Formats: sequence, C-alpha cells, structure tokens
Amino acid sequence: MSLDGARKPGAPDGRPDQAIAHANGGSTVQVLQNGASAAPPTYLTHRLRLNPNSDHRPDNYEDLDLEFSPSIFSSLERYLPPNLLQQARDVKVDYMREILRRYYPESERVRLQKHREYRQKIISNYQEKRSITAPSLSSQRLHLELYSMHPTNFFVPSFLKAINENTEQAFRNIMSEPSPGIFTFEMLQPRFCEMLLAEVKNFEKWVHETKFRIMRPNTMNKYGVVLDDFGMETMLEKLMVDFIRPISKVFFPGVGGSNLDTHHGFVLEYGIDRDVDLGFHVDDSEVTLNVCVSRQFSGGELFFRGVRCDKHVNTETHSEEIFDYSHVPGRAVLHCGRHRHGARATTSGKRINLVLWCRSSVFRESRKYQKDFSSWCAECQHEKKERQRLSVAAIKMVF
Ligand SMILES: O=C(O)CCC(=O)C(=O)O
Ligand SMILES: [Fe+2]
Repeated sequence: MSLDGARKPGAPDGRPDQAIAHANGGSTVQVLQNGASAAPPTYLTHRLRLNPNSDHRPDNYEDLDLEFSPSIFSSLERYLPPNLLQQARDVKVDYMREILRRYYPESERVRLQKHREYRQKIISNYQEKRSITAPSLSSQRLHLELYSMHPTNFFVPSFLKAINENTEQAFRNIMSEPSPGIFTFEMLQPRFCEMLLAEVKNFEKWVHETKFRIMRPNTMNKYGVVLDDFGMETMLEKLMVDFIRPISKVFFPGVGGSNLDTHHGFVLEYGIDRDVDLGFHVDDSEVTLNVCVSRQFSGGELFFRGVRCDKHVNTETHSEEIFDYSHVPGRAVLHCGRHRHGARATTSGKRINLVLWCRSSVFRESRKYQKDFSSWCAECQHEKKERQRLSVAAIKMVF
C-alpha cells in the first residue's frame, strides 16, 4: 500500500508550546545576528552538560513569570554544570534563560509574544466573572473546577491507583497494548467528560457571540478549540507532568518520554456538520494522549500504520503495523507522536475528543544531530538489520 500524503498537522503560527522546538533550532551565530545583542559575550561561556544528572531533583519554576515554559527550566536544570545545581533558583534561571535566548531567533520571540497577547485577550474576556455590562453574554467560565487539577474528580480510581504506585507493573495492570506501542486504559470520569463538553460549548457560544477569531487546534481541523488558549494551560501542564510523563517514562523512553516538558492541548469535534474525518499524519508531539469525551456517535475509528522518522514517513506499511481502534468514552489512547495515524469518518452523532500533544525539547534537540533512529523508527530499524546482514554475509564470503 502506498502511503503518500502522511501529513504533519502543524499548530498555527506562534504557538508558545511549540516555541522550544524553534528555540533550539537556531545556531549560535544566527542568534547572535538575530538581536541577541542583549546578551553580553560572557554568556557564550554558558554551557550545558551533554548528559543529565539523573539523581538531581530540579526546582519548580511554575510560580515565576518566565518567557519560556516553567517545565523547560525544570527539565533543563539536570543538564546544568555541577557547580550550578545547588545554586539559588534565580541564578539557575538567569543561566538557563541566556542559553535559551541564544538558540531562540528574534522572529520566534516576536511570534511568541503575539500569541501570548492573543491568549491574554481571550482569558481576560472569557473569564471567571459574568460581565456587568453585558450579563447575558456567556463570558463566564462555566465549570471553574476544570481550570485547576483535581485528580479524584477527573480520573477513575484504577488510573489514580496506578499513578500512585508508579511502577511498570501497576501501569500494565490497567492497560492493554492491542498493537505494539499503542496503549489504552480507562482514564476520565463521565462527570469530567460532561463538564468538559459543556465548557467547550459555552466557550464556543462566547466566540460566536463576540465574533472573536480563534485559532483552531491545527492545520487539519476547521472545528475544535485549543484549551490552553482559554485558561486550561496550567491544568493541562499538570496532566502532562504528573500523570502522562510517569507512564511515558516507562513506555516511550526512546522518544523523550521521560522529559516531556511542553504541551499543546485541545478538543476536536467531528460529525456531519463538523470535521468529518482526519487525514493520515504524524503529530507534532513526542507522545500523544487522545481520550474520547462524547458518547453519541458512530464511526470515527483511528487507524494506525507504524512509527516513522521524517525520512521514512511515507514508506510502505508492514502488515503487522496495521491497527484500527474504535474510541470508547473516557478511555485513553497513548501513542508515540510519530506513530502514523488518521481518523475515519464519524458517520452519525458528534465525536468529541480531548487531545494532548506532549513534547520534549531535549529529545528534539538531540534528534537534530542524529541520522539513525532505529530505536524507534521501524524503517531505520529495518535498514540497520539489512546493513548488518550484508556485512555478516560479506565477512562469510571472505572466510
Ligand atoms: O480524531 C482523533 O481522534 C485523532 C486526532 C489526532 O490524531 C490529532 O489530533 O492529532
Ligand atoms: Fe494525530
């Protein structure tokens, strides 16, 4: 089967949680040319270690108002030179900020700032209190509970128990792995799903009433909303750090699963009068969480076709890689972002899914310097085996 057309749904321009990928993208020279003039030359001596100090417990940076995501600082901290590890938080922030800025082109910073303003505009209008001037507008958050993390209200007990135990066996007890690298497990409480659906509906009503032009979750969807854009960023950050990262650390260590540090969280809506299906693609994520939150629909199955690096994204599928999955309300699907997939048409009703793309800036940076991804790309693995087979055959010929 030919697989032309595996697409990569990029988030709209300037999404902050994409920033670190770009931040890490520039060379030092480029950044210096691009207005890092604020950085005195001494900063060129700022370096990170090649390997992290895995025994070190990083500080928490959530309470600081920083231009990069707080979790980037936490994950970068393990890479600091040993003499800095025990320094005050401010010292470490200064050091890491200079490194991040060095790799972060000015154009990206401007886009990031614009997106921050966009988000701020939404949040200050779609807020906690009903507008006095226009009380009939749905400018009030409906379920305040959703805007911070309440594990016992959000998750089913079996999921919480596994997270608390935090062992591979505990995770395996609640999971099934119907195809290699695709994990499914009961996760969300029905009440949480109902609240989320109602909140999204309420937000969309506000968007309609105010005619606010919102950005959609990615280039492949015309419907759906970015939850981070209207106040749920902190809650979703916790979802990634405290609940998804421990699992990814065990099941996706080769693709940055243990140092997921940024996310893009959204809800997608499918139906006859919404997006109908989703084309074949890979996600702009290292690990993707996808949970169906609606009940009344048919169709909408996910189809998976094997994990691939950029170079091999359009190569053939092997028969053992073919896997189709029917969504179950409240049940999570966790897969590597590079696992090629798409969604079939939702043929009746409305299918609504919560999706969290989890990213690792460390993994993205390291990927730039590598050519062989045989630890996770099936095609690289295949090529490597073939090279080994040929060299063994050549040696045999000689002897
Ligand atoms: O429709 C779905 O369930 C899949 C969504 C998806 O693949 C994505 O948002 O990346
Ligand atoms: Fe996807």
